Formats: sequence, structure tokens, C-alpha cells
Amino acid sequence: MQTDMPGARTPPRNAKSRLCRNVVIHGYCKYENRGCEYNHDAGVQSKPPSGSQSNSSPVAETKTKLRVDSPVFTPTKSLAGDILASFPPKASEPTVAQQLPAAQRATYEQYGAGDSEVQPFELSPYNRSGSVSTSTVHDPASPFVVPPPQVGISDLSTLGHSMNRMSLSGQQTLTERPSSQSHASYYQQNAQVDPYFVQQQQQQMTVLAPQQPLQYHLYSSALPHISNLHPHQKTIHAFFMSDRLREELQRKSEAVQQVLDPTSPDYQQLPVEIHHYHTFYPLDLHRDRSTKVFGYPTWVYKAFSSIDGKPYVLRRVEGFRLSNEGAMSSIEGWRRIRHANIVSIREAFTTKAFGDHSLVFVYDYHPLSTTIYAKYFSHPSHSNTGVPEKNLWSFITQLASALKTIHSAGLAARTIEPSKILMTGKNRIRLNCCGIFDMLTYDAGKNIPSHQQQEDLLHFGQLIVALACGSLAAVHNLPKSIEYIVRHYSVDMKNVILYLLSKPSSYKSIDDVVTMIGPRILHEINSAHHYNDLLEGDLCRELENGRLVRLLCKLGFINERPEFNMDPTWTETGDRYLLKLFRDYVFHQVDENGSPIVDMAHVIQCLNKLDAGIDEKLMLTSRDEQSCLIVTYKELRHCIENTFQELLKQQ
Ligand SMILES: Nc1ncnc2c1ncn2[C@@H]1O[C@H](COP(=O)(O)OP(=O)(O)OP(=O)(O)O)[C@@H](O)[C@H]1O
Repeated sequence: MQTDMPGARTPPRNAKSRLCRNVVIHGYCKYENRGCEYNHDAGVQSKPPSGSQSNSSPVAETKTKLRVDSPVFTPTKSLAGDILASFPPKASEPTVAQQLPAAQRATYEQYGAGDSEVQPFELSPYNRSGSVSTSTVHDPASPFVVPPPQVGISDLSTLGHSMNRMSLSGQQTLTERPSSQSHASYYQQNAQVDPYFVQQQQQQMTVLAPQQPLQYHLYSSALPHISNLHPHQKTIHAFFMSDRLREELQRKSEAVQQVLDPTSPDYQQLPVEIHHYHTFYPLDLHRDRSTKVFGYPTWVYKAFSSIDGKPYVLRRVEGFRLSNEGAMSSIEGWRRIRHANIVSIREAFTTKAFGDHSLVFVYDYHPLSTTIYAKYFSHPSHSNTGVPEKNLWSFITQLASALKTIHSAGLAARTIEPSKILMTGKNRIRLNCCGIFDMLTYDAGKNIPSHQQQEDLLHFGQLIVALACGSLAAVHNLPKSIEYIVRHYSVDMKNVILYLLSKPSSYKSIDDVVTMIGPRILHEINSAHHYNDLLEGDLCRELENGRLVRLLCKLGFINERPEFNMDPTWTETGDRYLLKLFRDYVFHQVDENGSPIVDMAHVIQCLNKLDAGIDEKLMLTSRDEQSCLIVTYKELRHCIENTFQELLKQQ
């Protein structure tokens, strides 16, 4: 093996006919005239064919092979300069900053990135295509705006944080903003407070791109049927959760991120912030305010908390003036209840931010949920199609479980009615709006939970009758409805209904219902465990991807870093240079026509091998195709670990 110190080892006999490795790596050998025995005429070395990034081609194998663990592998600065010089930005090409959208460019220049004359990195093809956009996505037919998918929760919490800071330093508190003041003028007034936030708002207000449907199947399109796979072989689908689940989760995430179109009248009317909640988004889309459940008009909004950045549901009871401060304590018992079939309540407060006296209840937000009413009773086509018995038993089991917990805590649900039972997934229901009645009808010492618990059981029975008969009117003609149920459902179902509808008595309790439905509870547990297994299987597949994402993040921290430790050539030297070539090897391969090879399987395979640090060798070729390096994944893994540690130390 060669070294750059002549005499360190005795050169082989045929040294004169072998190209000096210093010439290959550095472009010159400083020992050329000081005793180095090797050939320094680079012209004798044949140029490798173009497109030679391919994995171990026979032609490439004949090139000079270098190992990463050889004593010399730190190209001098001049080499780094050469490498950069071989990729000069074309004068006619727009600079990095010029290629960014205006808003991003401002940020880019603000951080001084645009100042440096030559950026030692190129824009990736993704940037060039401009496919990554920060513009707000807008459906012309809808007053609502869906932020682009890449805006994550972290972005939302940043927004919340910005708002927080704004409220801390602003002249006027946000909570009591006069309703006549528009959002736009409010932001203009506060422009000096938080330019970042205002810039974001202005961008949202002016850049309303047409809504693009989310592409749910970007990385695992349907495959032809593949049989005879070896046990160790996997298709690309095996690395991702099922399409159905992914689509569902993405839709939910989209719903979480949905915000109001700033130009819509709704947006102008809503307060910017109440308490520590901001970014209000109405969830009840029908305009007529019903008072039939609570006796007051109610409004439901999704909003984000600036304390934890999470979305919550704020239910506003309009025009309710709280006369007894003690009523607030009635919420305490509810706050302690955590149950899979009850929408958890977080807090309640009064506000005048809507221009009236309102009482606001804060609940957990369950994206894309609907109500039993909307699902089974809102459409004419729903009538007379009762819920299948299997599903009905599942609902009964879930509600009985929720009621058992509520009654055991000495409380009563008081909201067992179709529009207040939330469906948060397939056959998954949750009791909503718990605790509201307790506060609205608070009369210290006069609330009688046992009486209200009996009412809960009665309403429970009425709900099952309505669901079984497919009509809300079924409860008004019970004999006929029971007759229908006897014909279409099991005897057990009839018995449970009759028990629930029987006269209130001190012996009637949810415990009896739980005993009656015992076998169905076992069935429900079994189904829940099956579903749990299914989800765990999906999670296992994604587990591997989490590992690869961590690896990709490390590579991202290292690759193309403009400078490190005052050294602008840092990424072009030593271990980092190898990692750069590895990145090209994984992502930037081209075929014989120069077209990009977009092969997910290759990427996943390479990253898995890198993560495992196996001994398999691969050949990396420099971008000018003048040199190639044979390294093992194990060595590359060391490179990543060492370099990443180096970065961490400088934090
Ligand atoms: N905790 C929650 N998480 C997610 N969405 C919710 C939550 N609570 C309510 N919603 C949504 O808000 C919508 C409106 O709720 P609401 O209770 O007002 O129902 P409604 O059918 O409009 O009843 P009403 O006629 O009494 O106003 C529901 O359809 C539901 O999708």
C-alpha cells in the first residue's frame, strides 16, 4: 500500500508503472522530486467512462482503488478548491437566493446566507423544480385554508410562540381586542412587535395558491403481484404502514392543520386569542344555532393552546352569564376522568372576547370526528336502516363502559343524545360535552346525581332504540319499535333495551347493564386486541423508517455544510468528503442516458446497510469521475459517527 511519505515502506518493484496515489487524490505529489518512486504522469491513467456511479461495474473495478483507512486521505485545501472549481455556478444560472420564493428569499438574505459570493453547494433538483412551496393552499369553493403538508405541528407551535411573544410585548392585550378592529389592521399595528409573525400573516393573506389535493401514495404505489419472495426479501410496501392507515392519519393531520382563510368573514369576526388559545377554526359548519340541547346557542371551534401547542376544541355557550362562581368547581370532578370513550375536558372559563358573556369549555380535539346524529340520522337515506347488531353491541359496550366510570365517580353524563356522541374512528364512540350541564344548571347542594344517573340509563335505552330502528322518531312509539327490534335483533338486545327503558328505581344501575352484556364485552375486548395487533404490525414497519430517518438527519447535518469551525472546505475533506460521495451514490445515480435513477429500494437498501455497518464494499466515484474510492459500509458508518460527534461537540 502506498503512503505519501517516501520510504515509509519499500515501494514494490513495478512502482514506476503505477500511478502515484497522491496524484489521484490531490492532483499532485509533493514528493515527486523528493524520492517518490511512483509514476506521476496522470496521462497514463485511462479516464473512467461517464455515468460510472453504478455499483461495482467491471470497468470501474480496474481503476485505482483506495481504501478509506489508508494513512492519507485528507485532501489539501487546494484539492478542495479544485473540486469546487470543477462545479462553478454558471454565470447565467440564478443564485440560490434568486431561486427561492420572495418570502423565503427575505429570510435567506436576512440570515446573511445570500451575502457569500460563492455558495459551496448546489441546489438540489427538488429546489429547482420549485415543488416545495410554503404558500397556503386554498380551495376556492371553501372559506377554509389547508396549509401545505410540510407545515407540521412544530410550525404551528412556532406560530403560537410568536403570538405569545406578541401578546407579551404588544401595547394591547389580545384577549379583549375590540371586535371592530380587523385582524389585518391589528397585525399592521403590531408589525414592529414580531416581523416574523407579520410576514407569515401577510404571506397567508396574499398568497392563496389553488388547493392541491394531497398525494397520499407518493412512496408506495401499487405493486404488481410478486410471488416466490425469499424469506429475507421484502417488497417496498413492507417498509411502510398500510395505505389505508396512512391515508387516514394524513387526513387527520391535514384536519389538525386546517386554518381559516384570512380573507373570510369568519376570520375577521373571530378573536385572535382568548385565554391562551389562538388560531380559531369553526367546527360546526351549519349557520343556524340550535338551542335544543343546552338551552343556549353553542359554537364549536378548534384552537391551539400556546402553552403546549396542541389543538383543542373550545365549545362556547353564547350569552351565558355565570352568576355563581362556585359553579366552576363542578368541572373539577370531570377533569379527573380519563376514559377511552369520553372526550376529556380540560378547563372552563368565561370570556367577553366574543362581544357577549360567554362560557367556554375546553375539550380534547379528535380530528375528523363526526357525531352519531350526523352518521345515522341526518340524511333521509339513513331512515329505516338500523345499525347492524354487531356494531350496536360495540356501541352499547363502549357507552356502558363510559357510564360505569362516570357513575362510579358520583357524576352523571346528562348528554346521552345522538348529537353529543362523537364518532372518532370506525365504530369508536366517545361521550362528548360532559360537565356542561353541571355548570349551566349549577345549584349548590341541589344537584341529585342519582336521579340524573337514572335519566342517563333511560336516555341510553332510547338511543339504542333509535339506532336499532334507524329513526329518532322510534322512541315516540315504543311498542312498535320493540316489536321491530324483536324481529331483527337477538333476545339479549331486547332484554337490555327493556331493562334500560324500565321505570327508574334505586335497584336499577349501570352495573346490572354491565352484567347483562358480559359476553359482548368479551367480544369487544377481543376485537380491540385484534385491532391493536394490526396497528402494532403497522408500527413495526415504520419503526425501521424512523431508524433510517435518524440516519438521514445525520447525513443532512453533515452534507454540504457551508463551513464548520471556520473551515469552509470542511465538508469537502476527510470523512465528510466520503459522505458526500456516498450521498451521490445513494441519491444521485444516473442511467446510461444521464436520466436520474429514482429507486427507493436502492436507497433503503443502502441506508439499511449503512445503519448495520456491514463489511460489504461499495465504490464511490468523485463527481469529476477522476477518482474512485472503495469503502465498506462499516467504514462509512464510522465516518458518520465521528463527524456527527464532531458537530455535537461544537454545539
Ligand atoms: N372534541 C371534538 N373533537 C373534534 N371534533 C369535535 C369535537 N366536538 C365536536 N366536534 C365537531 O364539531 C361538530 C359540531 O359539534 P356539535 O356538538 O355542535 O354538534 P351539532 O350536530 O352541531 O349539535 P348542535 O345541533 O347541538 O349544535 C361535530 O360535528 C363534530 O364533528
